[in-house]
Amino acid sequence: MADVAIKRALLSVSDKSGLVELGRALAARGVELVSTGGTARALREAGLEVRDVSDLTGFPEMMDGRVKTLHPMVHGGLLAVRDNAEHTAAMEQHAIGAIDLVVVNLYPFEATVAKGAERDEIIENIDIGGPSMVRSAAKNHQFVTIVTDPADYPTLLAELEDAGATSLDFRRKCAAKAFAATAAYDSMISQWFGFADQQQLFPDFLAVNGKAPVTLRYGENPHQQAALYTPSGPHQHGIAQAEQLQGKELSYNNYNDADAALELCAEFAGGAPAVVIVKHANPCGVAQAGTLLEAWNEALACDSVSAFGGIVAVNSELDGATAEAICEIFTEVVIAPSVSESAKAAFAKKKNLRLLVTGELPDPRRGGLAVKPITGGLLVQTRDNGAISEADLKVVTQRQPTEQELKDCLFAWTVARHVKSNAIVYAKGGATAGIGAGQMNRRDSSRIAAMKAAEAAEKYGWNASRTVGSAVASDAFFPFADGLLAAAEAGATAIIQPGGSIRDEEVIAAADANDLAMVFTGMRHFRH
Ligand SMILES: NC(=O)c1ncn([C@@H]2O[C@H](COP(=O)(O)O)[C@@H](O)[C@H]2O)c1NC=O
Repeated sequence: MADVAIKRALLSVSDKSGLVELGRALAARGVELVSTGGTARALREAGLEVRDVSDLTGFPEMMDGRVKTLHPMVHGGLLAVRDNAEHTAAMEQHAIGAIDLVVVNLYPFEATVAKGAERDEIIENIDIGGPSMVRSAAKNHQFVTIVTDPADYPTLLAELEDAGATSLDFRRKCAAKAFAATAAYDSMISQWFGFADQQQLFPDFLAVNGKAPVTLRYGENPHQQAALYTPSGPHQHGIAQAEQLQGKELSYNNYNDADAALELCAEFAGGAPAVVIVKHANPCGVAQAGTLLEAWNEALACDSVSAFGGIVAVNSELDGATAEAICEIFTEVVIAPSVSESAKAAFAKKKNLRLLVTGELPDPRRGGLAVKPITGGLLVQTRDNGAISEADLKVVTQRQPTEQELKDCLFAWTVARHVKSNAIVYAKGGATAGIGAGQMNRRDSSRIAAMKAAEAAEKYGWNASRTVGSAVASDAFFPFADGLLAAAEAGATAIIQPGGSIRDEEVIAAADANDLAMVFTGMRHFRH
């Protein structure tokens, strides 16, 4: 299909940025401008000649603007196949003029929801006529140009400047963008109905939306391509929204690891200073202490080898002393709710280090859906936001845990839910002593965690490994006693686990035989 010259344009935009400049450039090319109420007003105020859409349709805009452009004089002009004799005859018979260019952006539905508007106002901001024109024009892109984004005005004008017409390639790209825009718009509306009316958790059609893609240098590996989309709707508060104060561009893996670090750190929001160090989406050191600096030292001691090149998240304002200490090892990303001036100064020396400020930490108990692609489908589940407290714990051994053991159990449990399964976490005095992640059996996770703790003891010259006298968390039940025995061998004195294995009796007996105190949570936290 040849290039299409633009003789008549229909402009109907809620976001009026760049409108007057565009109108002026089109008018200068002799394009007839047709517009809806507010858009026509803005163009006229700039001294441009505009035809009202009501003049074209023979109907006034009515019902609070619900019906303006929904008319055969508009949609006939947009949808007619120009080289189809029947279509052109119909145009002639009904005096329908062709519309060559549509410039539309939609009612600000998202912004209306975001400002906390009442239901009626939100409903009024569901655009009907706009998306209809967008879809008609995009369907008929062989003849019609559809522009839905003010950012595309310069390209449109450049096309007209170059060829006096738009190219099929440009019209196709615009059509694809237009359908994506209306799909995302409808998806936002559908999600709002879900949130507003507490409808089906798993709707018949899953609407996923995102906008403004940030193209990343590459994906998980250099041969993969990647982008970041930020979805619309409530609860959007996390790594994707964090402000980057310094450092290199974030990579795909940085985003993924930073997210894991932030999610775990958020468990300690409002609590004593906490530091989380993450590598490959698993924590390799977590601690809570009197100051962030102490917490950093404790977290680092858990597995200082893995911490190299790690992602660090803290739960409170990052101070200068902690920043200086973090700078002593190579760190990829640091995430904090806020950063002091002295900390900023310390990081300024590390030009590549990415420093992210999140503001308030996300609520770990928030709801929402988690989506995972599989071959031929999407697995969807509710977020793992389940939580237990001390009151939910059931002591199953002869020995009751001491107060300190209980504290360590709960700390280890908090960390374990953020470790890939099979997860085993040793903790003592508010710090992880050893973390075993992602093994195919629980005994190996238990042994790996103990091995890391033994390495730390050797490196720091401690008399004994920190697993001695520690509490151990297991993200799911011990199917056999072997994992628990490995923990006992490493010197652990308390165990926290969901329970529920058919061999619970055997596991409890092994705990009793080793004088361990064991509590059951009744809740499992697999993480894959
Ligand atoms: N009802 C209609 O026929 C209709 N036609 C266009 N609109 C929208 O009206 C807005 C522009 O209105 P105005 O030009 O009055 O500022 C645009 O966002 C456009 O998408 C409509 N509004 C809602 O459905």
